Amino acid sequence: MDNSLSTYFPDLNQEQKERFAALKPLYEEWNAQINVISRKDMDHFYERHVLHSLALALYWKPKPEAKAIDIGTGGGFPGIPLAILYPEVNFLLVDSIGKKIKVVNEVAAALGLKNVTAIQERAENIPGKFDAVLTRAVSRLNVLIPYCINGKMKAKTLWCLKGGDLREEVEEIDRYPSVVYKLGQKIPGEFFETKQVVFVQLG
Ligand SMILES: C[S@@+](CC[C@H](N)C(=O)[O-])C[C@H]1O[C@@H](n2cnc3c(N)ncnc32)[C@H](O)[C@@H]1O
Repeated sequence: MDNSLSTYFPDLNQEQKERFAALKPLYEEWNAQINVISRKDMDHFYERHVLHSLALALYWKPKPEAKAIDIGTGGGFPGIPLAILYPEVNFLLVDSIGKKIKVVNEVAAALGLKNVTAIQERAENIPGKFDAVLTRAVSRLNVLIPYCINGKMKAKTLWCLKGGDLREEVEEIDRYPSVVYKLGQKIPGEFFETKQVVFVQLG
């Protein structure tokens, strides 16, 4: 396992360490068949995918048994690393592309992650109540928020990993009076500097 994981998350137990260590070879194996991670990113797998995903956990501290949904999970990010970190939280990982979901299901099964369900579906068609919606690199806030509150889904909070200048995006969501935009600052630390977490309290 990449040493930087232990630096940022020193309390990982043995099972978590083993699962994180197993991730890279699993993705290398699956990526050779179905491309879910760019080949050049594979050289920086732990920094660019695992640690970036876990940046959400610097802020999102779910209760055990909480229900979370990762919209547009692609190959399983941020959902898979967060499901390893929070084994008592239930994760539904959703993507509209079936072959990506196949990789997610295979990786979750190989790791023995009982708290992960992955399905091919569009976010706007998912029913149910969720404590947290999680996303990395999916859509603008004014696209994501209606998925969470206007459709079949009812979610309490939205947590997005985003890059770039967020000011325009945040202005766009002012028209949702029940939305409270909380933060979008850069995350301190060697591996987290290029990503920002946006937290939206819904409803
Ligand atoms: C840029 S990729 C990011 C994948 C992953 N979150 C990551 O960070 O590696 C965006 C993903 O969102 C999915 N997506 C976009 N809109 C979606 C929607 N409305 N419902 C489900 N999946 C969606 C796409 O299929 C794609 O896999």
